[in-house]
Parts: sequence; structure tokens; C-alpha cells
Amino acid sequence: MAAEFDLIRKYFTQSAPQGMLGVGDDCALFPVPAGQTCAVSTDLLVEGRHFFPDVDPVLLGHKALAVNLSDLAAMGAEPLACVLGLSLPAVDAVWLDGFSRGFLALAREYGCPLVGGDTTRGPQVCISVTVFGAVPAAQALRRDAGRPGDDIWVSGTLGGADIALQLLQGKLPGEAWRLPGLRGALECPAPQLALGRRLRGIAHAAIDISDGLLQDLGHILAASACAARLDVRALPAHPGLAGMDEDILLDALLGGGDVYQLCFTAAPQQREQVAQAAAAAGVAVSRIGVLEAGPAGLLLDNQGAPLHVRRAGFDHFEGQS
Ligand SMILES: Nc1ncnc2c1ncn2[C@@H]1O[C@H](COP(=O)(O)OP(=O)(O)OP(=O)(O)O)[C@@H](O)[C@H]1O
Ligand SMILES: Cc1ncc(C[n+]2csc(CCOP(=O)(O)O)c2C)c(N)n1
Ligand SMILES: [Mg+2]
Repeated sequence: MAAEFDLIRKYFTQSAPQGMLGVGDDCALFPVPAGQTCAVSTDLLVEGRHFFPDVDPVLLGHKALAVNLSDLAAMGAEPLACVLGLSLPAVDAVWLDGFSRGFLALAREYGCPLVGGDTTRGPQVCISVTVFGAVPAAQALRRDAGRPGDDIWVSGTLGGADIALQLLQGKLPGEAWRLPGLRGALECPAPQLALGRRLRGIAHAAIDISDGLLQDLGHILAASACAARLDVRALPAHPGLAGMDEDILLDALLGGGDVYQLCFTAAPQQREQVAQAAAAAGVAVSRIGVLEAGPAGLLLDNQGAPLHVRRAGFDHFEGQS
């Protein structure tokens, strides 16, 4: 058989769950639960841009799916299935074995079977994942649902992945000792699906933080036509960042990407319910500010002065428009 189909069969073909048609036909088929709407998101990961060429392929397989599941979490959706597009320079059995194991282990953990994809040859490793989820349409956590007066929350911790990335890029040489404690935040993010699901009917707007807190919160502010007042002292720093230079730390907390935690808004009357949802999901949440009626996108500090921002967040085409 052609090597291409051999590869697909060997690494990516699993028996489809009952009621689904998986790998092997022109399309996959799967049902959407009655009364719910399909949530779809896609993310591309390019070698050298989203990951280092020598990253552990097991972790890369995990992250390629995790960043997509994170978008379902940010919508309050539950995973249904995923598809995987792969462009590879050559057949590397060790890499494929690790990548597929990392990917399929997470797919199993979150009930998101791999039901199809496409495999081609190309100059560098390029991974495209599309996830399909289900959410009752009226309960989806949309970016435009924030309201003035809402608390702004963030789950988990911030900054760890960004400092890990800087260390791997050879920046901050005096801090290299921190890398072992931070690397997991960059290379093995956990999608916050349990939290997103439990925030249905409690939170208003939500987004997952991929490009940096300020940039991603900015999307909620723009869509919800709100300003925000932030308490930077309430930002939850990754424990591996304790004692770091204050400016470097603040820049990482506000502008660092690859976080894959949820930033969400909820009415102050829902504080107890938010705390219960977070406890049930097994993740910490921090209240970091409030939405205000004001110019859309305006960011204030807790004194009400414009927030001083040194790092804008991640932008693939920075300086090009
Ligand atoms: N080439 C494209 N064609 C159509 N829509 C696009 C395209 N690229 C991005 N989008 C849409 O633009 C919006 C912002 O895209 P982006 O990739 O920044 O999503 P995100 O959720 O903010 O980031 P992430 O996926 O990293 O969490 C999304 O609604 C996305 O579907
Ligand atoms: C080798 C390497 N260089 C840079 C980064 C940082 N990075 C790349 S893409 C991105 C935003 C999310 O991606 P997208 O907006 O495409 O979903 C971030 C923060 C990395 N992880 N690895
Ligand atoms: Mg997102």
C-alpha cells in the first residue's frame, strides 16, 4: 500500500465510537446532541513559529490538540470530535509514534475522537487541528456578552509559558535555573474544559488566553463595547516566577502568550457560583478587575489611570500593516 496510507493507518486510525464514521471515507460523520449547536474552531501550528523543531513530539501532539480544546472550553462547549491536517518533510517513525501518542492520549482523556484529517509532504512540520464541540446556543460564552459592572476573572496562573519561551530563546540568562519549573506551562497546557462547561449560565463573556491577557481581554472589550479597570496586584503569577524582576514579571503576566487559561466576566452576584464552578473543575480562579461603561477597549489601572502597557501581546505579522 502507498506509504501515505500506511502512515495514516499505523499512527492515526482508531475505531470510531458508536454512531460515528471515522478515518477512511471522504468525510467523517458524527451526530450533534439534540437541541445543541456545533462549536467549531481550528488552529495551525507551524515549526519554528509555534514550537521548536526539537520539542518532544509527545508534548507537541498533546499541545496541538490542547490549544484547540481550549477554544471549545472558552465557548463553554464540550468536545465531539476532531480532525488533523499534517504536513511533514519526511516519514520519521519515532516522531510520528510520539506525536500520535501525545495527540491520541489527550483525545481519549477529553472524549474527542480523531475522525479524519489530511496528510501531505511539505518543507516543514505544519499541524492543523480542527475541533468540533457542542453547546446549547443560548449558553455559549461569547466574547460580546460582557456587561459593565461584570467582574473580570482569570483561571490558573499567568506568565509561566512566556518566561519558559524567553529562556528557551536564550533570553534572561541569569534566570535559566527556572526553566525546569516553567517548561510544562509552555509545552503541556491543560485545556480548561471542565471550567468552561461549568461556567455556562454563570459567566457572561469568555476567551482563552493564547496571545496574552491584555490582547485577549481586549477582544472581549471590543466585542462587548466596554472599558476595563484592572488590579495588576491581583494577577495570579505562575509559582515558578516568585522573586523575579517586577517589570519583567508584569510584562509576562499582561503580555505573555501560550497561556491557555480562561479569562471570563460574570456579574458580581455570581461570585459564589464562580468559586463553586472553579472548585468543582479543580482550578483556581482570580478576580482581576471589572468591566466599565466607557470607550471600548480602554484599559485602566486600579486608580482609574490609563494602564501603562509595554508589551502588546503576540502578533504573527507584527510591524507589517
Ligand atoms: N483565515 C481566516 N479565515 C476566516 N476566519 C479566520 C481566519 N483566521 C482567523 N479567523 C477567525 O478570526 C477570529 C480570530 O482568530 P484567532 O486565530 O486569533 O482566534 P482566537 O481564538 O482569538 O485565537 P486562538 O485560536 O489562538 O485561541 C476567529 O473567529 C477565527 O475563526
Ligand atoms: C518557537 C516558538 N516561538 C514563539 C512562540 C510564541 N507563540 C507562537 S504563536 C503564539 C500565539 C498563539 O498562536 P496563534 O495566535 O497562532 O493561535 C505564541 C505566544 C512559541 N510558542 N514557540
Ligand atoms: Mg481562542
